[in-house]
Amino acid sequence: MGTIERFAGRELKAEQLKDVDVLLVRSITKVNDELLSKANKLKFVGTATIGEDHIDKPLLKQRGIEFSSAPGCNATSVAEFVISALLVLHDRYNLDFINKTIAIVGVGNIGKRLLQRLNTLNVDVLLCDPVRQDNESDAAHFIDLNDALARADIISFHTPLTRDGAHPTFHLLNENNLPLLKDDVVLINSCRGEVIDNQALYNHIIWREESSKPAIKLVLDVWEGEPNPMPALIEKAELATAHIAGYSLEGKARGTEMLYQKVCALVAVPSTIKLSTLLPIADVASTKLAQDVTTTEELKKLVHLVFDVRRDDGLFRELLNSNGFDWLRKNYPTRREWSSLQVEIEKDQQILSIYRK
Ligand SMILES: NC(=O)c1ccc[n+]([C@@H]2O[C@H](COP(=O)([O-])OP(=O)(O)OC[C@H]3O[C@@H](n4cnc5c(N)ncnc54)[C@H](O)[C@@H]3O)[C@@H](O)[C@H]2O)c1
Ligand SMILES: O=C(O)[C@H](O)[C@H](O)COP(=O)(O)O
Repeated sequence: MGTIERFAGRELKAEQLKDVDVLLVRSITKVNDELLSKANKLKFVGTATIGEDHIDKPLLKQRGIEFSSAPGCNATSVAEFVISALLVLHDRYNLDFINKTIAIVGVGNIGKRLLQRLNTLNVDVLLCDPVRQDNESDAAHFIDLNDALARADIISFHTPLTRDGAHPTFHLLNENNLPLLKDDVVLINSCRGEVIDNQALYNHIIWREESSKPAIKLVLDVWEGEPNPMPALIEKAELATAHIAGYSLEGKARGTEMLYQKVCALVAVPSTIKLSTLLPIADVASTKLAQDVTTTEELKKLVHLVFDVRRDDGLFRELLNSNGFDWLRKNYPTRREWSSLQVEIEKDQQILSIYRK
């Protein structure tokens, strides 16, 4: 299809895009006026990610450059990250998320996939998505953010990072609404760091400590100021990871495949490589259970057989002082999705559906 040149994502310079036809990036490359100032031939920009906040889309449109992201590519990976984290809290505090009320803020690709899994487990769920709520044809029942913050035992953020429009998400959780959170709340952010005002969150945590209030159980995968997150906030997190919620092998491969298809169409070359032929068999590819999974404890064993987020939390804390954020992401150990594990159950087959989706 052409010549491929590779560049470090955070260091790409305008002059390196001279005479380039296609630019493929991930979330750490800011595609803006400055970067494209010498891109004289650019026809297509693709990002193998769900998030698009690093791309100046109006600029691409104005310059007639085609654009594609990879919607939904790693949505399953993020939903499974959240459930793995909740099961760690079950281990540490006997906190059974199945009996709690969970608010999903942002009910798009990821939020829906999380909802689907929680519905299967009969968990009470509150949905907050003012963008969808504005669309009168949307049948889902939504509540507003303040209501969700006040009512939920567990809150998980899955919005894009936006700074304008009717419902911007920059600092959606901030010093004004943090006090609405329940005393023993679990707070999860795996969308974009800037969706939560990190300094305000830290101040709120300290205020809780000083007022002898229960600590927030914090699960943070994304941070303001990446790749240099606030060390003091990391210390306060139950689980801290380096923006890897979407880093399943399947999620990364799907994103790449989506861009491959787009580039093939752009240069009119048939796309012959199929994702299914590239994914290796998982290290643990099958297991047989004597009986159906009926308790959270049993669910935990099965889910953590595929992915236990403690592995990544441990690596993150160990490597952070030596500029480990980007290193860890670049050298991320293989992680598979639940669908890589075939589960056989002797009796009732019904529960299987949650492991195969
Ligand atoms: N940590 C990771 O590794 C990782 C991986 C994938 C995606 N992400 C992030 O997660 C985000 C969500 O991904 P997605 O695929 O579900 O996106 P999506 O666009 O499918 O869904 C986002 C949803 O958020 C809603 N939303 C927008 N503004 C809102 C607001 N103010 N309040 C509540 N809801 C609002 C939208 O209406 C939409 O339904 C991405 O934009 C990306 O930034 C992070
Ligand atoms: O938006 C996304 O898809 C995710 O945040 C993605 O996993 C980010 O990974 P990166 O592009 O930084 O490698």
